[in-house]
Amino acid sequence: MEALQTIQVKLGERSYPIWIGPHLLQELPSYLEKLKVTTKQKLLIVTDSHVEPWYLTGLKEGLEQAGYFVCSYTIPAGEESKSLQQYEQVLTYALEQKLDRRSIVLALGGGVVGDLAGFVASTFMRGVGFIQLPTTVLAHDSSVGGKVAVNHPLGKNLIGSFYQPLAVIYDTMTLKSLPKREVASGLAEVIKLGLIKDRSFLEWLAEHKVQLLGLEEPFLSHALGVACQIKADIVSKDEREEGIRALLNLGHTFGHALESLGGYGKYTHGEAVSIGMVMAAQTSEYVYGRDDLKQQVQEILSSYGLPVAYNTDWSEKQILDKMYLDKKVLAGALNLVLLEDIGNGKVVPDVAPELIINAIKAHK
Ligand SMILES: NC(=O)c1ccc[n+]([C@@H]2O[C@H](COP(=O)([O-])OP(=O)(O)OC[C@H]3O[C@@H](n4cnc5c(N)ncnc54)[C@H](O)[C@@H]3O)[C@@H](O)[C@H]2O)c1
Ligand SMILES: O=C(O)C(=O)C[C@@H](O)[C@H](O)[C@H](O)COP(=O)(O)O
Ligand SMILES: [Zn+2]
Repeated sequence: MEALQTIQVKLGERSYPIWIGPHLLQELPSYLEKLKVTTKQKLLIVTDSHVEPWYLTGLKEGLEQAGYFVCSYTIPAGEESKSLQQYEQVLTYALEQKLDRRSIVLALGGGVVGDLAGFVASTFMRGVGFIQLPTTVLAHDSSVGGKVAVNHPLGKNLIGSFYQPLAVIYDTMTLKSLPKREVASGLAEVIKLGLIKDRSFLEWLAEHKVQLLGLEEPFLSHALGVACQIKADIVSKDEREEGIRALLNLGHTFGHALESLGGYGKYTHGEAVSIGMVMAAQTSEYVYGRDDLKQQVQEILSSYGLPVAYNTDWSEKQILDKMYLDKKVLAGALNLVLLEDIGNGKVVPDVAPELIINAIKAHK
């Protein structure tokens, strides 16, 4: 099960493969050949200060030996780098290195690098090719689907585009150097997929938490494969979030508000989404007249060591106000992803703010 898995994101002429397996970075030149990237095309690797010491030198050497011109830009690790300032700095570096319209951006890192480098690629000279080289568990989500963005001081992911990569090359060996907190954080988004779409996958996740938190094979590759397949299927049906894709936002309207209020340092993205999913489950109970959803959501997330309540003095109103910056807000109405049942997410229009306030209050 640790062998190479190939999943296809089917988007007509913008279709692309997700390759998942061990040691894929060592074979990057042969994957570039498959993608018809030639040595005439300059490569810009964007990475971060935690990932660089582990993987950059080896990757660069392999590519240079294969005849490529390679330059690299390292951003400071952390969500704060998903900023307009960093975006401009990477663009400046790309111009200084004389990249051109045929150059390729390689995003080597987690979601922060992927979102930032993808946004650079989508706008540099009106768009150049980019390839995702994910190195976090969470990046099963961020590297697939083409949402690329930076944050605005007022809120998360508010400046960006839909821009698909040429491929996702997911070397599972890179996950071995991830801190434990980041492993759990990434698994929050895997759990999300079970909650919105696949109850039996969720049950499998509940049974295998020890193996997954320990990054044990073949469990890890199975989980990443299923997660990438669910994401690819949703994106293939609704690339620009006009319908079903919004389900991938379960917990995010709450979570993004918490990340933003925390100055992008208090909670990781997965942790904020974890708390957000519990609040969404609580809201679901109010909306659907149920009393058994929140407990189930809370149980699986806590069993993975993820937070299920926030522990600051932010008022419910402060959180609610931030939620109104969400991109699902239309004509002033807050549209939320809720759970009609476990494994069955629904987008619910115009949820009453009082219900949301109560759900937030219940998780302080
Ligand atoms: N575009 C999308 O569809 C999408 C989906 C989900 C999340 N996101 C975004 O992704 C971001 C979160 O991604 P993330 O959790 O990967 O965060 P991240 O990129 O900040 O990585 C988490 C931490 O792990 C470090 N790291 C990364 N790979 C490592 C490795 N192999 N070994 C050691 N350390 C490593 C990073 O330096 C960082 O400190 C958020 O900005 C979120 O909004 C985007
Ligand atoms: O791919 C999607 O669609 C998602 O919503 C995946 C989310 O996990 C991810 O965090 C995404 O970046 C959120 O997007 P946004 O549109 O709410 O900014
Ligand atoms: Zn997310």
